[in-house]
Formats: sequence, structure tokens, C-alpha cells
Amino acid sequence: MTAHEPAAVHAEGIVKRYGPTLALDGARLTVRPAEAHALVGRNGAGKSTLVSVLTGLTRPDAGRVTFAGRPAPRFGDPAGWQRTVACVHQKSMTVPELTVAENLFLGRLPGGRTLRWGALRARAGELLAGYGVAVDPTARIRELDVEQRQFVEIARALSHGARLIILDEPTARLDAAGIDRLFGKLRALRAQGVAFVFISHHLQEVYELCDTVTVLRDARPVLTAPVPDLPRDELVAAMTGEAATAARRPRPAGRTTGAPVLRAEGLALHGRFGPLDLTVRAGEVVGLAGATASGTTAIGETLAGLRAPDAGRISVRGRPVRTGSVPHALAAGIGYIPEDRHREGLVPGRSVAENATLTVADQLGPLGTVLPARTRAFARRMISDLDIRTTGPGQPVSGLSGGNQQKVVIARALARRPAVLVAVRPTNGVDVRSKEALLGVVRQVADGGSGALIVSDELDDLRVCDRVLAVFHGRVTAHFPRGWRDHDLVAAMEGLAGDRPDERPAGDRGDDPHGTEGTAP
Ligand SMILES: Nc1ncnc2c1ncn2[C@@H]1O[C@H](COP(=O)(O)OP(=O)(O)OP(=O)(O)O)[C@@H](O)[C@H]1O
Repeated sequence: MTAHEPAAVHAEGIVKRYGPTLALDGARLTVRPAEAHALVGRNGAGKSTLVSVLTGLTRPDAGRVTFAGRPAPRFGDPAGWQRTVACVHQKSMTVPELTVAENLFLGRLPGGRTLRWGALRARAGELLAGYGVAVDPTARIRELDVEQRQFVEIARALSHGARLIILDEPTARLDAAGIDRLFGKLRALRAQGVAFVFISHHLQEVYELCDTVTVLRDARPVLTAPVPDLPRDELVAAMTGEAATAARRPRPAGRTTGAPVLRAEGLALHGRFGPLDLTVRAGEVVGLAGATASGTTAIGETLAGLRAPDAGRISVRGRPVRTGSVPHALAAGIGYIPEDRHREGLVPGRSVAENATLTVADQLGPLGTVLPARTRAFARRMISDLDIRTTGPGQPVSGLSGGNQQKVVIARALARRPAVLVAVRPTNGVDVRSKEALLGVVRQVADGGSGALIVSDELDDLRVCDRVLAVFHGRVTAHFPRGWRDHDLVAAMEGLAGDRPDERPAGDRGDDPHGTEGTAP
């Protein structure tokens, strides 16, 4: 790359309005060839809107975009855009029922009456190998994990000729090993001149991968700076518009806990986890830490009734819960925050208030009548407590940014005042400041006499917990009381720890009827 080479993308003066909302107000972005450029900002700052302008999906009301010095393709010329730029979204843009090979050549299958599938597969195999992607071209997309699917999407973009790839929160559903592999691939591609725009709410990833960062705040560009020279406090201050302050992370203090609110005994799901014994007490936040493949998500889903266990019992406040049934889990008082807000989330055309209260309609008014005033009041409280950026409780959730939609999912789980809250990676997709607010709310749930189980591999999520169980290959391998060191917990999540019963708090050992909370050897 030379200083005179035109920018991979240059955008300036971009304005985009959605009704009363100004989503972009003079946004600008310049990405050099072979650069990894971070685009960061709070939920609703305008990142996704800018991406949809840069990929030809949204026509801006004003502004100018050039790629490699040339004007952007016309609107309505998808092939032109595909040759120029691609975005790997959290939500797959591939067709799940088709094979990898078919997806790679979608829209440009060779003409003629007989399609030679053998030749197509061979070409797909060569193409993937050329980009160092070890995925079987005959596999269906739905059989791939998130990491493989992202690699296929990157290979597809490059094969179209794109030299600029936008990655929208690509690490949100990867574990530490998956992130390492992704970053390794991105570095190798940069060495070949490919430029990246990288969107992430994990600022340490920005520091690890990117040369330059652009911050959007309230639809405007407020900072573009080289990453290595920028102190983290200043980056956060640019995002929030507040003076740099010490982190306000909620910290667990010494607490007394009450009777068990959730108990799982001998819970097992073949090929996933168990048998598992677990107790969450009133006033307690328990962490279940494990990498993506550890089985922790399946444990959360089983507690929420989404999966039927092969063995074991679940009880809430001493009463047995019928397993494998979401309505029974809900009725028993198990509140659930799913990991995937796209799949298990919201009714897009309905308002923030309605979505936040969907499961409590029966509690909001007598004899089944929903009282809008109460719905609105609850929604207003949630908008304030969880810092949801919206024009008001009546706004359809489809008009909310992704992170703000995630907060509505959380509001809904809280609406029922659950006896125990089971939250899977609750801060996924949520901005730095909102993470603190949200974890503070989980803490309040416990302080109010309920219990909470946080299923996550995010150290920040786990830090609010009173104790953490590390899970590896479906089994609890270590117990950590408060005050654990990052290194030890990360090692345990990676399977580098034996059980450490001695480290469990004394009260805990006495409380556990079997004396063996965890998984049977
Ligand atoms: N289709 C739409 N209709 C109405 N408003 C919208 C629409 N899409 C986005 N907005 C609004 O535009 C603003 C910017 O949203 P955008 O999705 O770009 O934010 P973001 O920075 O990507 O946030 P997040 O980190 O939560 O994904 C928000 O206030 C959002 O509510």
C-alpha cells in the first residue's frame, strides 16, 4: 500500500433519517487498503445504518461514498455491490438449506441446461482451500457452526472480487479459540491487501486487531484515531460523551443468601452435559462459565424448558418443575434471557411496551384486559433502568437498533418477577455503558430475593457473580468463590483445571445436600 493509493472506502456527509429519528447525521469513514478499521459506538449510535449505506442496502438522504476512488455502484445493482464490498452479519446471509458450494456460487451458477454439480463442488473446494478455509463444500450451511459459516461468507465475498469486508459483531457468538482463529484469518487476508471494517462492543478486540477506530455518537462521527495511541478511557469517553471515569462495574459484596430458589439434580442431556447438580439460592448470582462447545448453553436451555433432559430433576422453591416445557418453566418462575435475540426474540411490528410485557399480559389487568397505562408504566421503567434508546414505549421494536432490541428481550424476562433468572450471555451485543446497567439490574434481581444464573464466557458478566462454576465438555470442572483471578477461570474454561472443592465457600459446601454440587465423576 502506498500513501497515494485511494481509500478502500471513503464516505462523507452521510445523512439518513427514519421518520423522526436521525440515524446518521454527517457520518464519515475512510478506510485505507489493508487496514483493519474499528467502527464503535453505543447501541443506537448508527453503526448498522452506516453499514447498510456502505453495502448498498439503504439509500442515504445525503452524502457521498467512493470505493477505491470510484463512485459507489448504483442502487439496484446487487452484482456491482457484491464485487465491491461485503458484510458478514451476525445473522447469516447464506441459505441454510443449500450446500456450501451452492451458496458460494449463488446468483452466478453457470448457465446451460445441465448444471455440472461435480465441477461446481470441485471449484468450491479449490476456492475454499485457496482462502485456507477447511469446510466441506457438500455440507449444508445449516450443519456449519457460526465460525465455519462466517469463513464461507468471507470466502464468498473475496471470490466476488470484494477487497473490503465489513464484519458486524463477528465475535459475538464465538468463544476464545474461535476468535483467535478468526483474527488469524483476518491478519492473513490483510497481508494480501484486504481491508476490514470491524464492529464490536468488545473494546479489547478493537485493541487487539485494529489500526484505526472511528467512533459514532448519536448519529455523528466524533473521533477517528490510531488505536495504539488511544487510551481506553478516552475511547469510552468518546462513545458515551461523558468524561472518563473509573469503571462503575457492579461488584459483589459479602452477602447472605437464603433458601434455594432453583435446584437441578442429576440433570443430564446425552452428548451435551451432565449429570449436573446445581443450586441457586435467594439473593445469589451464580455463574456458569464455559466455552461455546462446553454445554453451558444447553444447560441454560434445559432449565428454561427448551430442551428435554434425558435424566434428572429441576425444582423451583422446592416444587418440582415439569422438564422440557417452556410454559411450565415460566409458570414455575424461571425467567429466561436467550442468547439469540434474532431467533427467540421479539414481535417486530409490536411496540416496545407490548414486547416487553408479552408474557405478563395476564398480570397487567383484571380478567384478561390489558391496561395500556400499566403496560406503558412498566415499559417506561425498563427503558430507564436498562437504558433502552427509543422514541418511547409505543415505538415498534423493528425500529430499534440490535442492542436495544436485546434489552427489550431482557425487560420481558424481568417483567414476570421470576424466582430465578437464567441469562445466557446477557450482554451480547450490548454497549459498554449498557453492560454495566444491565449487570446491575441482574444484581438487583438477586438483591430483591430472587436468584440468578448467568451462563457466559465473558469475564465481565461473571464478575458480578457470587460464585462461578466452570464447565468443560459438559462437566463442572472447578468452583470459584468471589475474588477469582481471570487467568484461573480462563484456564478452567479451556479445560486446564481439575476440580477445586477446597476453593468453594464454606457455607456452600454445607448447603449442598449431596456435598457434591457439580457433575458426578
Ligand atoms: N428501520 C428503522 N426504522 C426506524 N428507525 C430505525 C431503523 N433502523 C434504525 N433506526 C434507528 O436509527 C438509529 C441507529 O440505529 P443503528 O441500528 O444504526 O444503531 P447501531 O449503532 O447499529 O446500534 P447497535 O449497537 O445496538 O446495533 C437508532 O435510533 C434506531 O432506532
